[in-house]
Amino acid sequence: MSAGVDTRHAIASARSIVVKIGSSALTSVAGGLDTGRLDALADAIETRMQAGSDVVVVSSGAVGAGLAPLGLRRRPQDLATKQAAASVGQLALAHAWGTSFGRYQRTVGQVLLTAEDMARRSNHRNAQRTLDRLRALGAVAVVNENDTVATAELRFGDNDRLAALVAHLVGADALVLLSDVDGLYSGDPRKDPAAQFIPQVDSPEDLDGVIAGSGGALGTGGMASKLSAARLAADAGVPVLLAAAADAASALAGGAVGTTFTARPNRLSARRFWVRHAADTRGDLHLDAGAVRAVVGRRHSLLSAGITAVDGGFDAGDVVALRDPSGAVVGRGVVAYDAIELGAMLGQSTGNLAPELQRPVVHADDLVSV
Ligand SMILES: Nc1ncnc2c1ncn2[C@@H]1O[C@H](COP(=O)(O)OP(=O)(O)O)[C@@H](O)[C@H]1O
Ligand SMILES: N[C@@H](CCC(=O)OP(=O)(O)O)C(=O)O
Repeated sequence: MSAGVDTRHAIASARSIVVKIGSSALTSVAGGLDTGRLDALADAIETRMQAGSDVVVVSSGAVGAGLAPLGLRRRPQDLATKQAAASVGQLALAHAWGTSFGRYQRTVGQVLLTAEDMARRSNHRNAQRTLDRLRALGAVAVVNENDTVATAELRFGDNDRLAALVAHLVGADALVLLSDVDGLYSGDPRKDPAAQFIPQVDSPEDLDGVIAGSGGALGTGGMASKLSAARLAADAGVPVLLAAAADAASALAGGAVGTTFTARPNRLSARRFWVRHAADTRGDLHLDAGAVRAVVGRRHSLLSAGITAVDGGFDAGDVVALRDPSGAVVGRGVVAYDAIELGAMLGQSTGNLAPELQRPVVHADDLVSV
């Protein structure tokens, strides 16, 4: 069986699925929230739930749903107006999902998360417990970014990444990204009618030459954010299907629609996944060329001898970015010392340090290259 067929089968038989629906599939600038489309999506999701799968919905569309009630004619650019639109629109969005699933006597729970929640292990665990309990009680969780409190620096920026993190959080077996495009093309099909459809992506090489363009009038991340979310999910061992929201019924029933992304078989451990994708970095360690070769090339632990400078006020246990001599980020890792302690150890070989300072600065198990 080819990897693509395997992936399709894995998605069709997944016990637990995260279904993410983009703004472009739920809202329009002129018409706001399209409840007809929302009903069709709820029908497809309910059918899959009736067949025994647990589904978590990640729904965009708050900003789009809030434009018309506030008299706004286009998606705002500034954060405060976007947040105001999201606060109005989220109410309408959650209500619409509640009404739509209510046709099946299915209860809906709203879960609003920020990137910071994903980065803090305690918040992360609470979100996990809430989602798990909603599932156990037979309710469907409808997740969105908590737009009114997310700051510019902490924003997920788009819900594709949020959906991939939620898929990891709930231990999902599949992630389905539904948009206004029916899959991945070699270029943006809205701009290039000759763009070729790509039915399956098994490895990063399959993306060579693909131009991942920006989104539509209401979407945020465009195709680039979907590809990076697919990579994130693949790291967590979760296969991904990217399809059109209009094909939701077929996508959730294992039909031959959309583009599949094969998950890597040797998934990252939960800790390394968190280090690479979820945690915020609190500082930077600048490495010399030898240290870059050791940690990125040979997967060794990072020792103080290879660090030339530190930036930031991090504490021991925080995640920091590792930079090569040109300043490019080459990895991330959990640092074993705080910034002041480490500042005094720079460039020193381990044998010259006091015994309590001889453990690696970043242990190989806590280090990921990027
Ligand atoms: N290589 C590509 N393949 C498919 N679609 C692409 C590509 N590059 C850009 N796009 C555009 O990305 C859009 C989907 O992204 P976006 O508007 O952010 O959707 P959503 O709101 O569902 O997250 C599509 O409408 C499509 O025009
Ligand atoms: N959280 C916001 C923005 C999310 C967003 O636009 O993402 P997407 O349409 O998935 O690219 C909203 O609900 O409008």
